[in-house]
Parts: sequence; C-alpha cells; structure tokens
Amino acid sequence: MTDTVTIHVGGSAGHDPYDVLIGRQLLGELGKSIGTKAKRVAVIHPEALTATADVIREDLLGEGYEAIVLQVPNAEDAKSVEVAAYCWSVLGQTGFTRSDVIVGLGGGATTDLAGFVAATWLRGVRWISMPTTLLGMVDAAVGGKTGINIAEGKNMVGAFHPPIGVLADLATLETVPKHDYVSGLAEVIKAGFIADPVILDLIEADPEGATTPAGPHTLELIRRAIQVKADVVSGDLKEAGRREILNYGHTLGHAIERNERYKWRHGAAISIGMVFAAELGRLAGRLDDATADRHRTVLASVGLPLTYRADAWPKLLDAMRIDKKSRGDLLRFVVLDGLGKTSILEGPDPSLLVAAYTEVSR
Ligand SMILES: NC(=O)c1ccc[n+]([C@@H]2O[C@H](COP(=O)([O-])OP(=O)(O)OC[C@H]3O[C@@H](n4cnc5c(N)ncnc54)[C@H](O)[C@@H]3O)[C@@H](O)[C@H]2O)c1
Ligand SMILES: O=C(O)C(=O)C[C@@H](O)[C@H](O)[C@H](O)COP(=O)(O)O
Ligand SMILES: [Zn+2]
Repeated sequence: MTDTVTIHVGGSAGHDPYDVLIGRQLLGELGKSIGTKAKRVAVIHPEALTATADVIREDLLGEGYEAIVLQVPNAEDAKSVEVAAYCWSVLGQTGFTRSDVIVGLGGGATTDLAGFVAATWLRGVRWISMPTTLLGMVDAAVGGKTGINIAEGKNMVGAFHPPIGVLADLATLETVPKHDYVSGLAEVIKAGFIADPVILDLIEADPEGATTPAGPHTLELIRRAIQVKADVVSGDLKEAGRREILNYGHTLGHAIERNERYKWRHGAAISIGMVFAAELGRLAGRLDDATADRHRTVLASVGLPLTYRADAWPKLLDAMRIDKKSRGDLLRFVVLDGLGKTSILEGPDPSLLVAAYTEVSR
C-alpha cells in the first residue's frame, strides 16, 4: 500500500488554500473534507464511473449525509451548457444550499463541469475534486479553472473556483483506457518542459512503463507534475501572469479540439500544440534545436501524435484568435527559451506561424 502524499496549494485572490492527497483508499477522507456543515452532497460523475459513484453514495449515506448522484455523459459531452443546466435543475429540486458540497468524480471533463456547476450554483458553493484519470490528477483537478465548451471554442465559459480539497486515488487509474492514460502524459510532459525536466528524464528512461499506471515511476511523475501546477497556481490563481505557462501547447491544441468538435482527447491535441510551440520558439531564434527536437522524441515515445492536417490551417488560425491569451488582435503564445525557461511570444509575424505549422502538418 502506498503512503499518502500531500501537496499543498496556497490560497490567493480571496480563495482558501487546500491540499491534494495522492494515495490509495482515500474514500474515507471524503467525509473529513466535506465536514459537518454540509447536509447534502451531490456527486457528479460520468457514465463510466456509475459503480464507483454508487459506492461513494452509500458511504456518504452511512456517514449521515443526504447523498445524491448525478450521472453525466462521458468525456467532453459533459462540458456543455445543457448538461450544466441539468445539474442546476437537480440541485434546485433537492434544495441544495450554500452549506452543501459538490463532488466532481471523474476525468478532467467531469471535474471541469462539476467545478463550473459549483462556481455558478447560488453564485458559488464548495466542491471537492476526485480525479480518476492521469490528466485529471496531474492537471485538471488542481488550480480552480472550471468551465464548459461552446461551438466557438474550448472552455470559453467558466470561472476560477478552486476546490476545497483534491483526493487522487491511484487505484482508480487501473481502469482508465490506454489512450486516455496516454493523453494524460501530454500534460505530464508539458510540466517537464516548462518547469521540471526530471519528468522528461524519467519518461525517457522507460517510455513503455510511463504509459501504464503499473509503471515504475507513476507516483513520482504524478507528484512532480502536481507540484509544478501547485507552485504556479498558488501564486497566480487568475492567470494574471505566470499561470500562462500552464497553457504551453494549448493555443493550437484548443484550436484542434474545436476543429474536431471536441471528439479528440485533450492530451492528443496538446501534444501537437507543443510541437508547434517548440517550432515557433526555434524559428523565433529562442529555442535550441536539441530541446525543440526533444519534444518530438519524448511525445512519440509514449504514442502521442505530432502532426495534423495541412488544409486545416485557416480554421485553426481563426480559432486561435479567441484564445484566452489573446489581447485585442494580438495573438500570444507561450514558448520556451530553453528547458524550463518559458516566455511569451507576442504578435508573431504571420509567416512565422505558417512556417511553424508547416513543420507539424501532413
Ligand atoms: N481545469 C483545468 O485546469 C484543466 C487542465 C487540463 C485539462 N482540463 C480538461 O480536462 C479534460 C480532459 O480530461 P481527461 O483526459 O481526464 O478526459 P475525460 O474526463 O474526458 O476522461 C476520459 C474518459 O475516461 C473515462 N473515465 C474517467 N475516469 C475513468 C476511470 N477511472 N476508469 C475508466 N474510465 C474513466 C471518462 O468517462 C471519459 O470517457 C478536457 O476537457 C480538458 O480541457 C482541464
Ligand atoms: O491551469 C491552467 O492554467 C492551464 O492552462 C492548464 C491546461 O492544461 C488546461 O487545459 C486548462 O483548462 C486550459 O485553460 P484555458 O483557460 O486555456 O481554457
Ligand atoms: Zn490542458
């Protein structure tokens, strides 16, 4: 049995600090995190986790809470205004008050939705994140970005609303489909390039092992990636500055997700987005060849995609214009000046963008 690892996330912008617990058999921790003020607990979960949600419900009932479960669609289909509206209706019908607590149980799509419902219900109620995918644990569950997608763009409607606690039970990873697990590695690798290169060394030492929760470095990879995220969001919850580095690879990545009508896995799109960002850095004269090339080798070594359709460029460029980092007509990209050295490339020449896209297109 693994000992529980605790990572502290500092409070900022009027929000309280909280802990991320990583371990096994963390179910018992849920009651402690909810506390005695709450009467009702709503567990929002995807179809894939119906059985787990039922176990949690029974447990909460046993602890004296009025527990309800809200099943939502798997994956990105949950991140819609219709699904949020369904959740609001259920909360209304059950008399959910400001002292009650929402639990988001699932991957990043579910926790983004659950956090958004918590942020908007009665203008904000407390919520706990229980991530059950690699991506959810290392990125989505931490930091309080919540939201839903619209046809015009990814996560375009949302709020900064941090959870009061995060419970990452490693046992849940055992049932995650392989391609979803690998998708999560894109965010782990992102953390490696922007802040903690030891992550890259660990993956390169055993890429096959990195693609399974049974791999030798799973806990260390998760712990390191969460630490990167916790350090960044503790100082800049609302993305006024440094937090933008967590968006490495996301400007093109989100455009690809929109172009695929949110049927692609997030990590797959971000993988291509990071290769593009590396090429931008290289072509702008900021990033050395070895680090730019390393993106391709490490991402490919775990089976993540590196290229996208050449003919999609005009649509992707259009989508990138409403990226949240844009200011007016100015496109802004997170790039690297070296390993772990991030900077912002503002308003790059259109020819530079085309040249970088040529390097990732097929
Ligand atoms: N808020 C943030 O800071 C942040 C950070 C990164 C990513 N995200 C968002 O996270 C989402 C991607 O998250 P994801 O990769 O976890 O995908 P996901 O939530 O879509 O989950 C992938 C699939 O696995 C299923 N699943 C979840 N847990 C399972 C388990 N334990 N066993 C079996 N099946 C399981 C889900 O139902 C879904 O079908 C995107 O919407 C992305 O925008 C948010
Ligand atoms: O936490 C952040 O900040 C991030 O940018 C992390 C990203 O991995 C994540 O995909 C996030 O949801 C992107 O947010 P967005 O504001 O660009 O939609
Ligand atoms: Zn992401």
